[in-house]
Amino acid sequence: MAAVENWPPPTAATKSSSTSNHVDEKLSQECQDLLLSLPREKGWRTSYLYKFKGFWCQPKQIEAILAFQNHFQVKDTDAIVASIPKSGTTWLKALVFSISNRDKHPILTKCQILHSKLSHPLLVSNPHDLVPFFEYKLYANTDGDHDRLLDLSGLPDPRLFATHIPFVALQEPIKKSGCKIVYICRNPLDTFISSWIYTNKLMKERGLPPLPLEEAFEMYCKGVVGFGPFWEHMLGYWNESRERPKKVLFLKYEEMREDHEGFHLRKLANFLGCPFSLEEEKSGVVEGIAKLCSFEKLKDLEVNKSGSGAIMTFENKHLFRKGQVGDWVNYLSPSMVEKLVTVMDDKLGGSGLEFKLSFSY
Ligand SMILES: Nc1ncnc2c1ncn2[C@@H]1O[C@H](COP(=O)(O)OS(=O)(=O)O)[C@@H](OP(=O)(O)O)[C@H]1O
Repeated sequence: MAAVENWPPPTAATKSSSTSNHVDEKLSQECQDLLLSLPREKGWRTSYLYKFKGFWCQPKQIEAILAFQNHFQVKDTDAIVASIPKSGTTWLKALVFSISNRDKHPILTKCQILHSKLSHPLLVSNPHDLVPFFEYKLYANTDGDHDRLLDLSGLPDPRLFATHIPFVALQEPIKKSGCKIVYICRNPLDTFISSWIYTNKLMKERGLPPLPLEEAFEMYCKGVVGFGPFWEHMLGYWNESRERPKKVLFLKYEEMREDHEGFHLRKLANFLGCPFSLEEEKSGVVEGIAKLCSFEKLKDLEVNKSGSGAIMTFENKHLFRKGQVGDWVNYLSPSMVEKLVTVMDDKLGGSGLEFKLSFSY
């Protein structure tokens, strides 16, 4: 097993940034055999998405998920950030990291900011490097070779991980353990637009033609999107959060964007078992964390402007676009909105999971 500081292990995919993502990359025999048995549809960025354990997934991630499900040893003290892509994962990772590690990495409060020489990992690392994904980082690129697996047992507690895997498809030991899961959900219209724009930035980075909006939209409404259908993804974590609120904390991007009082940060800290003390409250730690993890702060950091590799080999800057609620209004036609709202009503109706959408054309 490789030591954790050496991840991701060097492979063809990590050594060369010229690997085309449209052409499916080298896969282990086990994964190739499995793919032959799975339903498939044209992918957004890869040739195909495969329906694996009930969700749509790229081949490379299926290979990584197989390794993750076979080898990951969960601990009760672990915390996992979960989401469907483009829902605010990067932001939630930054918040979870800074809240959970504030004893090791103190937060600069307003009065310290001018004078202190204290630094913070978030100022020099992308949140995805601090809270790694199982399927994109920790178990990626092993090509089915067990010697390339990382030994995660030596990581200090609480170990922080992330995944886009739907709740139903997580392995039983994770579901049964005391580990905590924080899920972030975003309204599907903004999530769709964010995904489509991100996909096309990656296509451009690879010199590939863009995916037309209409084509992506039809796929999204059919549920064919990475880790989708989106409604099943949301409902899996939503239902679990209602049945076991100590296991899954369900957050909404829009509500967090509107929260200027730090209500969600306190909720998150309580859930993670490290509530803010009175002293921390008084000295402005909650505001310090909100500021450190804000869109404006993270987007402007050098690591996030010119760095790469936080997600696969892509440029980090693509992870920070507008960070707005309601940007979909600039892209979707009235008939598209009507169609997607109908899908949402149909699939989410009666679940208690709702999104406030205010719009006028
Ligand atoms: N700190 C912070 N605060 C608020 N919003 C933020 C933040 N960081 C990233 N973003 C916005 O989140 C969108 C990217 O979603 P994800 O982070 O889930 O992407 S990923 O799945 O991890 O690739 C993407 O949304 P859009 O701007 O609408 O495309 C990012 O701009």
